[in-house]
Amino acid sequence: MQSAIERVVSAAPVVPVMVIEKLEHAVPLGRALVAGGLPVLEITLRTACALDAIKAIKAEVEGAIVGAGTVNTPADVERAAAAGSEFFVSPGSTPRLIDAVEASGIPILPGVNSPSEVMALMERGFKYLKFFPAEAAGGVPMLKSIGGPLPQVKFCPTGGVNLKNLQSYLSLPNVVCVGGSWMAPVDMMHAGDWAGIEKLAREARAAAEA
Ligand SMILES: O=C(O)C(=O)C[C@H](O)[C@H](O)COP(=O)(O)O
Repeated sequence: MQSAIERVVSAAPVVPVMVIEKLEHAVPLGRALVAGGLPVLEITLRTACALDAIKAIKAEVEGAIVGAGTVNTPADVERAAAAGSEFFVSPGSTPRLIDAVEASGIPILPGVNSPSEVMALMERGFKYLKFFPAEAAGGVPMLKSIGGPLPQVKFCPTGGVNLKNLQSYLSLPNVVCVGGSWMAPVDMMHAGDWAGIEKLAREARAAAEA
C-alpha cells in the first residue's frame, strides 16, 4: 500500500485540491490542470457532484491520476472507491477510517498534525502522510521539528500553502509534495476560464521546480 501511495505523491510536486460545484466543470478543469503539468488531482467530497466528477475525470481526462479528498468516514471510502478513486486523502485519521481504507485496498494519504498522530500511523506501516492544516498547525518550523525524531515519514503539507510559500515546504527533506486549492479557484471555474486555470497550474509547477 505504501508503494502505491508513493507512486501518487511522486507523480507531481503539487496536488490541486478541487471543489467542484458543477459537474460540467469537472472535465475542462481536469484537462486544464493536467495540461498545466499537474496530473495528480484531488477531488474533495464536499459537493453533491463530487463522485460523478471523479467518474467523469477518470473516463475523459487523459493522463490524470484521480483521487478523492475529504474522505472522512468508512461510508466515504465505500462511495469514493465505487466512483473509481485511485487514492484517498483525509483531513485527519481515525482507526475506523484506516481500517476501512485498508479493506478497500486503495492507498490513502491520511491527515495528521502532531507527533503522536504520526507515530500512530507509523505503527500501522504508513510512510506518507498529509500535514493538515499546514500553515495553521505550525507550517515549516513544525515539519522541521517533527523531522528531527521522525525523519522516516514524508509529508504532503496542505492548508494555507500557496505560490509564495510552496518552495519553503518543498525544500524540507521530509516533504514529498504539497497540496492546495489556489490553482482551481471557484470563480474562475464559473467563468469558464480554463486557460487561466492552466496558467495557474503551470506557474505552480514552475515554482515547485525552481
Ligand atoms: O477538503 C479536504 O479534505 C481538506 O482536507 C482540506 C483541503 O486540503 C484544504 O482545504 C486545502 O486548503 P487550501 O489550499 O488552504 O484551500
